[in-house]
Amino acid sequence: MKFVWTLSYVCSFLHILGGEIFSSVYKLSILAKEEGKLLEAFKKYVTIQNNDQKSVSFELQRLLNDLEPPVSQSYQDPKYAENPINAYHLIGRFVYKWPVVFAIILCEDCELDEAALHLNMTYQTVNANIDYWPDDYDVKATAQALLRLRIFYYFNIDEVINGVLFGEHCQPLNPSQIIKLIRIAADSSMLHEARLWCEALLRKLQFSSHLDEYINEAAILRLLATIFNKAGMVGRAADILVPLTQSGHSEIDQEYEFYKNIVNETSEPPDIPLVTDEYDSQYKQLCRENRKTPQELSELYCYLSNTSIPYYKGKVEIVNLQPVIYLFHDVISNDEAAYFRNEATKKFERSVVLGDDGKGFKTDKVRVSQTAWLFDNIGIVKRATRRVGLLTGLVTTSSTNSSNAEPFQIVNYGIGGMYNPHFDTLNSGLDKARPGDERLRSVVEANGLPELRGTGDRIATWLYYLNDVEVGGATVFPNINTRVPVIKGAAAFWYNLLPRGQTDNRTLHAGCPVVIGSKWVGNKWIREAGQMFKRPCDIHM
Ligand SMILES: O=C(O)CCC(=O)C(=O)O
Ligand SMILES: [Fe+2]
Repeated sequence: MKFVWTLSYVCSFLHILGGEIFSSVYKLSILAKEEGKLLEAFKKYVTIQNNDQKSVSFELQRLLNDLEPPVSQSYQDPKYAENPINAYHLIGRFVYKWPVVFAIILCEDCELDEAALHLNMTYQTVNANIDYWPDDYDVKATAQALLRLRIFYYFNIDEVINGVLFGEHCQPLNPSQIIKLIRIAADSSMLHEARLWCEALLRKLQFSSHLDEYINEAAILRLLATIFNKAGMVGRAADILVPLTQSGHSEIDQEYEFYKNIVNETSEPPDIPLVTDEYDSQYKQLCRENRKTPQELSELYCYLSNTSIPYYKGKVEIVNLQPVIYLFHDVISNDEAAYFRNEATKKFERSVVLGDDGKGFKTDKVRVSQTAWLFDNIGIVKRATRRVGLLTGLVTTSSTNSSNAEPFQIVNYGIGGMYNPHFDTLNSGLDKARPGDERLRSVVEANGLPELRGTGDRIATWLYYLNDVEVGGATVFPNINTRVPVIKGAAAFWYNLLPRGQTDNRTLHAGCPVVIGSKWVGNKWIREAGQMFKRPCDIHM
C-alpha cells in the first residue's frame, strides 16, 4: 500500500508544479506508447511466475485479462489517444488499474524476485518518460471534456457508449465509466448532460447482461432521481422511484418518502435546462458548420499574391470580406511543421490566459492546451518568420533589443481542447478597470521578452496550422459568422487592430473543441511598431 500512497503523493506534488496529461493529446500519445512497455513487463512477470509454478492471484490474472486487449490495441495504433473516448480509457487505466498491479506485485513487504524487479524497473523508466503519472484530476478533466464535446457537437450518446464517435470506432464505455461520467456531470452543474447519459445507460442495460450489485436498473434510477432533485424537480424524482417501490425494492422507500414530502408542485421547473449560457450559441454553431449563405460564399475568392521576391507568390483564399480574414495555403512544409511540433514538445507548458486583474497569467478551462515559444535563433524558425513578413508585407524581424513580432507560440490542444472566444490584442478593452499598458507589461515580463517592450499591441495574427484534425478544431469568428477550417500547411491571417489603434471587435475568435485528432497551431503575433508603411495609422478608421 505504501507504494500506492507514494505514487499518489508524488502525483499531487507534481500537480502543484503544473503537471497534467489531459491538456495535450501529444502527451497522451506518449502515455499510450509507454503503456505497451508496462503490459509487456506485466505479461513477462505472469509467465515467469507460471513457469516457476508460483501462484498468481486471481486478482492479478483478472487485471491482466482486463488490460491486455485495450493496451495491445492502444500500443499498436498511433492514433489511439486522438480519440477522446480512448483517452478516457487510457487515463482510467493509469489511475485505477496500473497502481493496483504495482501495489500487488511490488508491495513493500514482498520479496521481489527477478520478474518483479524487471517490472519495477520498467515502471521507473515509464514514469520518467511520461514526466507525470495521471491522477483523478485528469480523469475529471477528461470526463468534463467529453461532456463539453457533446454540448458542442451533439454526438449520439448511445453510439459512443457502444464505441462509435462520429463514425470512428473506439473502445466502448462500460457502465462504471458511464456512472463516473454522470457523477462528474452532476457535480459540474451539467445536469442536463447527466440526465442524458443516465437515460442512455438505462437503455444500454436493457440489452446487456452486465448486472452487478452496484450497477443495475434500480441504482441508475436512483441516480437519475438525484439528478432531477438537484435540478429542483423533486416531484419528478419521486415519480422515477414509483416503479421501484411497487416492485418490492423496500430499500428505496425512505428515499421515495423523502422526495414525496418535499414536493411543491407549483415551484417545480418544467424540465432541466440545457447548458446554454456557458458558450455563445453562434460560436457553437460555427464550430459545427460553415454558416455563410450561398450568396456570401459566392463573394469570396482566391488569388496569387505578390511578395517582394518576384518568383515567390502567396496562394491566398479570402474567407471573409469585412474585415478581411485571409487563409494562406502551403506556407509551411510537412518537414518544417514536424520540426516545429517536435521542438515545442521539449518546452511544453500548460497554456495560460491573462489574469482577471490584468496582471500576470492563470490556467483556465477556457484554454485547454500546452504551449511553447520558439525563437528566431533557430534557422528553420527564422525562415518561417521571414516568410510571414514576405506574405503579409509586415515587418516581422526580431533582435535582442527590439522586435516587431513575437516568437512563434506553438500550441498542442488537449482532449476536447479549445480556446474560447477571445481577442488576441492585449489592450482589448475586456478589462476596463486597468489600462492596457498593464497587460502589455504582463506579457513582456511573464514571458521574459524584454525586446517587445515599447512595441505596441498585437496589430495582426498569423496562425499556422501544423497538422490536420479529423473532427472539430476549426477557428471561428462568431461576430462575423466566419469559420476557418484546419488545413495542414496553411495559415490564417487577420488584423486585430483598427487603423486608429483600437481592437477590432469583429476579430473576436475561438479555437473550437477538438473532437478527434491532435491539433497543433503556431501563432505569430505581429506588433504595431514598424508597420507604419504597410498599415498606417488613421484616427478616423
Ligand atoms: O487554435 C485556434 O484555432 C485559435 C488559436 C488562437 O486563437 C490563439 O492561440 O490565440
Ligand atoms: Fe487567438
